[in-house]
Amino acid sequence: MAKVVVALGGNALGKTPEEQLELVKNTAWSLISLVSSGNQVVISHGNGPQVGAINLGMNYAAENGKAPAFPFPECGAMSQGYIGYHLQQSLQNELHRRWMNKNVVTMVTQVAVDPKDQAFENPTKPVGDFYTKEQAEAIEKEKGYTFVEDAGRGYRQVVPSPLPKRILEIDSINKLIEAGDLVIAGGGGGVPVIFTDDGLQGVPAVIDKDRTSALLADNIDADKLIILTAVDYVYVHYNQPDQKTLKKLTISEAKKYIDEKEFAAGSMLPKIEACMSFVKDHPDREAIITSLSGLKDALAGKLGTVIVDG
Ligand SMILES: Nc1ncnc2c1ncn2[C@@H]1O[C@H](COP(=O)(O)OP(=O)(O)O)[C@@H](O)[C@H]1O
Ligand SMILES: NC(=O)OP(=O)(O)O
Repeated sequence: MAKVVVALGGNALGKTPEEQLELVKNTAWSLISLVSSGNQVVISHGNGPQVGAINLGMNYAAENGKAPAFPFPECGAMSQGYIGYHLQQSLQNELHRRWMNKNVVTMVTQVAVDPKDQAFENPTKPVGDFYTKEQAEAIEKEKGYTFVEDAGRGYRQVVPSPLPKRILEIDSINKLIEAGDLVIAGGGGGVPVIFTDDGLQGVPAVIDKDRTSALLADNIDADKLIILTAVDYVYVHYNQPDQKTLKKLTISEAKKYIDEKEFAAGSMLPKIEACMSFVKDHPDREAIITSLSGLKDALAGKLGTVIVDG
């Protein structure tokens, strides 16, 4: 029996609750197929668009005196609940449809970060919707937010993205896996927290969920890490006329492409680095990057970029 961590990309989950539910329903079929073929599956997910939308809505309500201000970590926790709810429901429906009996549970997950992480000085994680250059500049002026161009798709607000150091609920996650439950954990990379004299405290940032997923996969000693996003493969010369598909990638090949700046920072680069960290010195491990709709074909070895040690 293989232990598999499947990470669903925030951008690949659509923009509205309706879109998200539809996309998650389709993915539930492949995820439950993975379970029914004897694998232990743990699911994580991103939250960039969702935490941005929640934060925007909460800020708007607060600015108009309609709701109290909600800090960013609380918005992150809400995004875990919102996406976890759709995943739980879709997975439970799919299990029910197949007459399979299994508990599905979302673990609100806190992830410890270093308060001195340089990322707090240099925001890189895109959140929320995409804007034109002009719109982004106007919001930057009005609100003081930072925007960057995101992989040719438009401008997005960026927030600090510190490295995940420790998954605080890992023991409970392991117990649930051992009990045979289908666990959703590390959503949105986990709510980033620091240790203070008064105990744990949330910090305004978004941890990259691919990095947290790699840490989670390592912590539970998974055999496979599957990162599902909006593209079927990783490419070199991405979006260029001479774009080339990468079907298999060793760590040393990946390092060369990173030096050649083939993978965009804030989108594909953290996925590649997460996969590299998971397979490094583990020839028995494998990481795959493919699309949400491509999971079935990727499991059959017909789609996706496979990253291995070497
Ligand atoms: N070299 C590359 N190969 C494939 N996709 C790339 C590459 N560089 C940047 N990208 C972009 O990265 C995106 C995946 O990152 P992102 O949208 O942040 O993921 P997520 O699905 O986790 O939210 C792809 O949809 C694509 O637009
Ligand atoms: N938290 C996070 O990495 O989200 P995305 O997958 O949406 O980028």
